[in-house]
Amino acid sequence: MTPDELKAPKGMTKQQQDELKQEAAKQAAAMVQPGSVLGVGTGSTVKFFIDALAAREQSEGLHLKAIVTTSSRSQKQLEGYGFTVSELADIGQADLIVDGADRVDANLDGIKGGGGALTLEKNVAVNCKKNVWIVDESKVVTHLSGFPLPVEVLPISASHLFTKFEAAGLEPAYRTQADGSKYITHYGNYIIDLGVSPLPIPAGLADYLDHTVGVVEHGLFLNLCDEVLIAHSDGTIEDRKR
Ligand SMILES: O=C[C@H](O)[C@H](O)[C@H](O)COP(=O)(O)O
Repeated sequence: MTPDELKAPKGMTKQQQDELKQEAAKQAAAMVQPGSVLGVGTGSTVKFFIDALAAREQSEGLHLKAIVTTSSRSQKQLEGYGFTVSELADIGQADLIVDGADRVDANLDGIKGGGGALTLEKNVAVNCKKNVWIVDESKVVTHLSGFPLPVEVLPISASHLFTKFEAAGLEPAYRTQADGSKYITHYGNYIIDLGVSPLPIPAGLADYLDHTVGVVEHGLFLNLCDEVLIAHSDGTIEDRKR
């Protein structure tokens, strides 16, 4: 499946979902402290966050010490608004990262990487003091389910890994681009999406993937998120903290 097919909203129209994403994004932009080091994630919800951040910058001047981001898409949007984007290697730790998620469960663990940015996202996430996710209510689940788990793999390992995942019952499928060719990540790798749902014991699966040769990174983000802003269709924003 392509990233767009993966992300098609369930139970609401795209416009309804976009309105919710926008509300969560605005609230997250209000959390950014002037003078801080900010991490900015990736995705359609983060796109609204960058718009809201730019509006704050324009109205009050945030004087951010540095901004790092997790994709060239977000970097381009930030630079379009006049922000300077630093490399992760050039900052110590970010004070806060605001990012989207594809699913978030009752423990604030999540699946990320629907847009293919999981590797840099996880690298930035582990180097931030506070991780905040912004989501609409359709992404909130009790147990991680309903969205394939992205696994970024080295091209030389891909076919062996595919067979291995198939044998393990993880229902692998290559991520594709609109023309049907394999999706290539920022780092030149492939993504294999694991369709098994719900995910069997996420911590066990994460451990297995962490120790599988050829796996670059996976989209299970466990014990990383500190706070989730959930936009509900009744107009409320729920703030869930770990
Ligand atoms: O690789 C992409 C990221 O993990 C995104 O943050 C995630 O897919 C959520 O994106 P969106 O806000 O577009 O649903």
